[in-house]
Order: sequence, then C-alpha cells, then structure tokens
Amino acid sequence: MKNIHLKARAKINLSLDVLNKRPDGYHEVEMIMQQINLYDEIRLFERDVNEIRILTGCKFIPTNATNIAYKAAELMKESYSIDKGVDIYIKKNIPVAAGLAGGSTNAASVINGLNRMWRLGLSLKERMDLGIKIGADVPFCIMGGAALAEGIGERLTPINSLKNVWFLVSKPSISVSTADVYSQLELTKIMERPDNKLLLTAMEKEDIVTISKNMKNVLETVTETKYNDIKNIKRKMIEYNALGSMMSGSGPTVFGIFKNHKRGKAAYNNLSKLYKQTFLVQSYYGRNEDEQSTEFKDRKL
Ligand SMILES: C[C@](O)(CO)[C@H](O)COP(=O)(O)OP(=O)(O)OC[C@H]1O[C@@H](n2ccc(N)nc2=O)[C@H](O)[C@@H]1O
Ligand SMILES: Nc1ncnc2c1ncn2[C@@H]1O[C@H](COP(=O)(O)OP(=O)(O)OP(=O)(O)O)[C@@H](O)[C@H]1O
Repeated sequence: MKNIHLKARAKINLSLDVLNKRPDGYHEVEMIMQQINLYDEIRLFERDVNEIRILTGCKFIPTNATNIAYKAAELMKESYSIDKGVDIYIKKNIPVAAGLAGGSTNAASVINGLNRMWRLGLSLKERMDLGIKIGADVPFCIMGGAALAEGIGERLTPINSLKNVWFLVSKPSISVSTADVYSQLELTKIMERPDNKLLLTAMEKEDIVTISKNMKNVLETVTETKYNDIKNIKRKMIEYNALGSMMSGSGPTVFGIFKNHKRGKAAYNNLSKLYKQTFLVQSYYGRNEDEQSTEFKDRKL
C-alpha cells in the first residue's frame, strides 16, 4: 500500500495578455506564470474499494464529483481502466476562487500523485495532456516552476524561475468567476498590453525591478473597474514599498513584489490588518517533476 503526500502550489501571473477569442469561447493568451510557495496539502490514500472520496475541512469547496480534484482522479481512472479507489484529503491554504489556480493545482497534484500510486509511468507531456481536459491552468500546475503560457494556457515553454523573491499576496473578500471575467473582456478596448519579450529577458536575468515596473494583466480592465478593493490593495502595496503590484489571473487577488523579506514583512503587518487573506510568500523554483512526494503508511491525518 502506498499513500502519497504532495504540496499543491499556487501560481501568479506576472503578465497576462489576451490575443483573441476562439470559436469555442476560450481565449488565446500569452502570459508569464510563476509558482509561489503558498500551497494546499494533498494526501492520497489508496483504497481497494472502487470509489473516489474527497475529505476536507474547507467549507468553500465541494466534496462531491464537482470537486476538480475528484474530476482529475475520475479522468485517470477512466483513461487507464483502474478499478481501485482513492481518498483525497485536501488541506486548503490557498484562497478559493482567487486567481491563484487553487483548484487547478489540486487537480494537478492528483494527476501527479496517482501516476505514482498506480504506477502508470506517464511522462510529463502525457500528464499535461490529461490536465488540459480538466482546466486551462492545470498543465502549468503539473509542470511547476515558471513558464510562458500560450494557446489557452496549455502551450508551455519553461523559463528561468525567480528564486527567493518575496511576494505579498492579498485577496479581498469578493468572489470573481473566471468565465465571467473572460466573457466581459472587450478586446477592442485594451489600450495597454504587456511587453512579454521585455519581461522574458527580465525573467532570465531575475531583474525584479524591470519585472515589477512592466507587469501588465489585461483582465484588470474588467475587474479593477468593478471592485474598489483591487485598486485599493494595489495602492497600499506601493505605499508599503512594493516594487510593483498587479492582479493575478482573473482576480481578485493582488500581489506585490518586494526587494527583501524585511520590506515584505512590514507591508504584511499593515495590509493583513485590512485584508485577512494576506500571505507573505516566496517564489517556488523547483520543478514539480523533481520533487519527492512523501510516501507514508499512517492513515492518521
Ligand atoms: C485566468 C487564468 O487563471 C490565468 O492563468 C486562466 O486563464 C484561467 O484558467 P482556468 O481557471 O484553469 O480556466 P478553465 O477552468 O479552463 O476555464 C474557466 C472559464 O474561463 C474562460 N477561459 C479560460 C481560459 C482561457 N484561455 N480562455 C477563457 O475564455 C472560459 O470561459 C472557461 O469556461
Ligand atoms: N479542489 C478545489 N479547490 C478549490 N476550488 C475548487 C476545488 N474544486 C472545485 N472548486 C470550485 O472551483 C471554483 C474556482 O476555484 P479556484 O480556487 O480554482 O479558482 P481560481 O483561484 O480563480 O483558479 P484559476 O486561477 O485557475 O482561475 C470555486 O468556486 C470552487 O468552489
């Protein structure tokens, strides 16, 4: 019997451009993604009973077949005719519906974990091809590190990750649906787009000043105008010495980049008084591929 413990890390978008809308409703994007060390804990317990169960103390996510982690396990079972079950325990630390790929990263961990538990021997590409059937952010979460994402987010080019950079991540208590944000985006009204070429060079050099000054997310045109909290957090981040600040993904989470831990901590002390879901974290630069997920025998959580 093998039980597996994984860290399902969140992502932020250091840039997000939308190029056009496809006939199927999805949008072609060009974005720079970076994993951060804010993570949910996923524990997979092998079951002989042919049933998937979600166990969680988090009241904001479903425990039935609509949970994205459940969908990932179901897809693995169907694709490889597995007649075993699994208990998926999720300790949620990543804010839900936040623009941090909280759900996608859970699905990614399930795909990576079950590949090992059921000894499927799937390559990274095979796992990413499964992941895109679940959601646009899932392939990136399977791969980890940092990447340029194109297509609908599934065409990934690994890039140099930022190392030990401090991010303050803050989610206001509003809920935003990714589908709504994309559907409300007016492509003709986008005035400013990210210069991804410049940003990619800056990523290579880990030049966080250039990154901070040139970050751009076109989805802000939808969300920032609607919710004052987003503007407010961005303003506060700069007031508290962030090198730059931007909304992640479809929002509403805003992050700031800090020169060092001391400045990040001082900003954290101030901002966490106003917004409870505020986290001071570093960029994560390992590849999920390289990480040893722990295997353990004890079923106690
Ligand atoms: C905003 C980002 O998080 C940035 O990384 C992603 O683009 C969204 O990724 P995600 O949440 O995994 O997206 P999905 O769960 O696949 O899609 C949710 C909805 O967002 C819209 N969607 C998503 C991705 C994309 N490239 N174009 C879209 O138009 C679609 O309406 C879709 O029904
Ligand atoms: N395992 C899960 N973790 C988080 N949310 C889940 C999960 N399963 C289903 N959901 C549902 O999915 C919705 C979106 O949550 P999620 O945290 O993935 O959004 P997000 O942070 O905006 O992700 P993204 O950045 O990929 O768009 C929520 O309404 C939530 O209830």
